[in-house]
Amino acid sequence: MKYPVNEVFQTIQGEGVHAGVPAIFVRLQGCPVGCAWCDTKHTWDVEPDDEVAHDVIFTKKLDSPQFSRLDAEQLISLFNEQQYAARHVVITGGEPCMYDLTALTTQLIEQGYSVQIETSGTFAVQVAEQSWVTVSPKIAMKGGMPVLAEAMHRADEIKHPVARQQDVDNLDELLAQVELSDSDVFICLQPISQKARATRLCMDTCIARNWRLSVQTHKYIGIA
Ligand SMILES: C[S@@+](CC[C@H](N)C(=O)[O-])C[C@H]1O[C@@H](n2cnc3c(N)ncnc32)[C@H](O)[C@@H]1O
Ligand SMILES: Nc1nc2[nH]cc(C(=O)O)c2c(=O)[nH]1
Ligand code: SF4
Ligand SMILES: [Mg+2]
Repeated sequence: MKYPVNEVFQTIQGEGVHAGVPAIFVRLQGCPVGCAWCDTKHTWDVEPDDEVAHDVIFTKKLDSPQFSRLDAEQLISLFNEQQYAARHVVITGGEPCMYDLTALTTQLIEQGYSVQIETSGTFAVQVAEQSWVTVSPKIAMKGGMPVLAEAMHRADEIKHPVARQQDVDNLDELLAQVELSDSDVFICLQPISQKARATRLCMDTCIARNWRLSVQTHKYIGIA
């Protein structure tokens, strides 16, 4: 299966439980969810005219909707060509779970990588069992409750974007409705767009609930 890949780059995971881990990011093109504050709006549309050669997506300097179609074998062989040292692969987007990620995650794990998926919970999560699944729930959006509940149950980590108290209340409401896989699932609050008020609210709520704060560290240090 070929996946539409917007970009591939090696960096430090900036968010969530794995913040600080060197990682190869694979950003897939396409997302129909439409979050107003999304920081990757250039990944939303998959336009045939934006398809480019494989090397372009490994050397992008700026955000663009350009993408290339690659299967797992091609991706892994290009990782080797780039001589990446990271052993952790983060598959994000766009919305990666628009696509069946079983082949890609299985082959990456077979090659010795640990694999993490960043998903909104709006599509069924189709990944190898050993994958770390981060669900950033997009409440009352595409997919609906059955799909979101299933994704929440699969989640190893829930990373909720927060701007105001209503966002925390929405998460509480969702947590009351779904069953998590076990009590060890990490719950992280992530301030939207580094806003000071949102960061304070996330900090206060995390301290009160014994949850994790996830600031987007890569944005503070100015890396991809
Ligand atoms: C760009 S999304 C891609 C993966 C997937 N579509 C999702 O929403 O989880 C990756 C992560 O960034 C978060 N995010 C997007 N825009 C953000 C912003 N402006 N501030 C904070 N977090 C943001 C999302 O909630 C998600 O956790
Ligand atoms: N450094 C870094 N960490 C990230 N964690 C999640 C990201 C994403 O866009 O999904 C992201 C990203 O774009 N860069
Ligand atoms: S689901 Fe993710 S990629 Fe899609 S609009 Fe929302 S934050 Fe952006
Ligand atoms: Mg990002």
